[in-house]
Amino acid sequence: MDVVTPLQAVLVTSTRAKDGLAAASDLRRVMARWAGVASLWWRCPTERRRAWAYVSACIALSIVNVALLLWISYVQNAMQTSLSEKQEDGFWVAVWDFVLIIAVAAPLFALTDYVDSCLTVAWRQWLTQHMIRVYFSDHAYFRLKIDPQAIDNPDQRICDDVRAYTATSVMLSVSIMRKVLNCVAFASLLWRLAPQLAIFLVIYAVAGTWVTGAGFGRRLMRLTYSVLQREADLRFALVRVRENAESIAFYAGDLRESELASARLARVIATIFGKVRWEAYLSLWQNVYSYSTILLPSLLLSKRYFAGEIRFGDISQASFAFRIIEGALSYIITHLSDISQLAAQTDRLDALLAALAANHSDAATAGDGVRRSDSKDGGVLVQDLTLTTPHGEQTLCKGLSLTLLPGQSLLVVGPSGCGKTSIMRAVAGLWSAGSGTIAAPPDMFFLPQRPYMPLGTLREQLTFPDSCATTMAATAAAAAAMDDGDDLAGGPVPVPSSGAGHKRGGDGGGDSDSGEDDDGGGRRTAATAAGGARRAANLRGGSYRRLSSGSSKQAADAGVGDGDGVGGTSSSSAAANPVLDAELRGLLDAVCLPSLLARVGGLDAELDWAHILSLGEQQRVSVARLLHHKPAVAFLDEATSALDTATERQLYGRLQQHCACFISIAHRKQLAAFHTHVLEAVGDGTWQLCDAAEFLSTLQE
Ligand SMILES: Nc1ncnc2c1ncn2[C@@H]1O[C@H](COP(=O)(O)OP(=O)(O)OP(=O)(O)O)[C@@H](O)[C@H]1O
Repeated sequence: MDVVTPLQAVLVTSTRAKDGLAAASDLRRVMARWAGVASLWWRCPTERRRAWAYVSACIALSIVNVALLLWISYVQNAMQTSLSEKQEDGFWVAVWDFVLIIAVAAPLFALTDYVDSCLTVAWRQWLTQHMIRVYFSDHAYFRLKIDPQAIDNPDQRICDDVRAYTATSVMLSVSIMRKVLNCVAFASLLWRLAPQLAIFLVIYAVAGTWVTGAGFGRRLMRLTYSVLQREADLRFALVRVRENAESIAFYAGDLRESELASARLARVIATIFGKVRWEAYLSLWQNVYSYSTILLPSLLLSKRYFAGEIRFGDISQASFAFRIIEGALSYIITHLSDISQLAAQTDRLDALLAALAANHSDAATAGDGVRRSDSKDGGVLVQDLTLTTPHGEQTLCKGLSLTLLPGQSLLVVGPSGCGKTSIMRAVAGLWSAGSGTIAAPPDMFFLPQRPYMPLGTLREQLTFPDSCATTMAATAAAAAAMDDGDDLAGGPVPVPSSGAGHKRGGDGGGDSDSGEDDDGGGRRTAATAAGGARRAANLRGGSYRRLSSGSSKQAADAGVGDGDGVGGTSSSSAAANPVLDAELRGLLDAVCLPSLLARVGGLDAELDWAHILSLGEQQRVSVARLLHHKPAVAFLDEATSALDTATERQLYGRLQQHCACFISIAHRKQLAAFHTHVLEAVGDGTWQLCDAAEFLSTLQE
């Protein structure tokens, strides 16, 4: 539907590369962007203290390091002078001073490296977590995908670029800070010993930096940016092969895919060679620059030494100070590769953050297009909906109005590409280009065309997108209900039908209905209570679809999880929940997968589900998910298209029993028999709503 072809991806990449190059070449802008990305951590209210504590420790250790260097230069002076003037006592004093320096320096340098590493890791952790949070808020990952111009390879930016950005930033900024301190500490010493050396050094370093920046800076930044981007493109091509292995094998597309990967590799290597060539030129220039000054201190001070104005040790101390200051002033020249690497990473992260921020503001101003609100009665109300594709190329529906009350169900039919899924996207809030109003309950559940099988156990496939906290809440509610004497082991149980006309005709499709114990007095079973508890937990997070992004917080609130603040389900905690497991086993029976448990090795089995289950089995697992969540409104987008008619009928029978209100999209028009209404595309963005019985009778004519 919205897949970017490899060719498109290459074209998009190359166009974007030019934009990126132009931006990356502007050093001042890169500096501003670097500061913008870096300051996120330092401005974060909960992290500010930790960030500044690390920075303070780095500054304190740097000052001690510089003091140590200064001390070394004086001891060296004393030792050289004692040797040249044959003063044995002075020599031994200097030796003991050196021993003391080594004793202090060894732990100090180790501590300095340790603090630098801690700063890097802490910063990386926060920035990656921040990126993940923003990436998963307001379906940003989805919006970035449907807009191929938005950004390339966000995953590589979040993982690799953040890691490299924080590591290089700490390395460069700590080094630059130490170099500045070195300059301050040694400048007066050099000025006192050899003022002409100090003046020469400043002029030499400024000229050298200018030549390096103008000759190599921009070019290296561009090449580094291209290398990062092309490497990400290569990895993306290989990941796509892994994800679509079976389809490619069926098409026998091995050659085509390997050609594409090889072509991308060739682009990476060509760019790397270009970079290597320019790094070699840079290295040549750096060597000429550094070695030209190697004799300078001795040459300039020799006259004064032979005249007896200064001692031998003064020459070596001046040389030491000269080298330290020269190293500091020529830092940009000698570290241009690292700086260009950092500039490219900064550019990529800044672009991702900008795209995510744009997505956030789009989401916030979504009220400009189709307006969405919570429905009061738990049904779905669409008023005067005009919907277009995200960039307005097609109008998919014009002035559509319909009302679906709890207890009613709708089948959407029409030719391929007429906009059936798009209407569902609009109800879900994924698309909002157009006008009109949609009111729907927050408690909705969508089964898309292609079932998503997350990483994890079979239990997690069935409860997705439940977070750990939600599962625990459901367990607590179910356990409380069990204390009241309810028995859940019999399988799925119904949601209370909240509207007139809700059908309850069971079909005995493979599971026991013993769990259905609506006792006529409206008393709910334990599992229904569990579903209610899940919904309550979900509603706290906004909706089902918003639940996963809030999972870490909810897990923290519930006092579960691994304590690192990073979300994630816990199969072990879910495994210790016999109530839930009994419900899930019943659900597998209900969706005609009774043998799956034995086949895969139980609910704790963790397999590559998308590959070991057939599409029809995946669709049945998705329907089990829906029955587990018991939403107020369910949406099924060709969610049973891979099933045989008998199984499909059984599943729809289950849906009628357990789901108060559902909307299906299908090409099999006979499914109208399981719905109360039919919405049919009649062409040119016009839709016609009719009674399902009426629709079926026209079919039979
Ligand atoms: N991200 C997108 N950007 C632009 N156009 C899109 C995008 N996604 C889908 N479309 C277009 O919108 C139209 C409606 O798509 P939609 O997926 O709603 O069709 P559908 O009726 O569900 O089709 P099918 O029955 O084949 O699944 C199609 O012409 C499709 O090409």
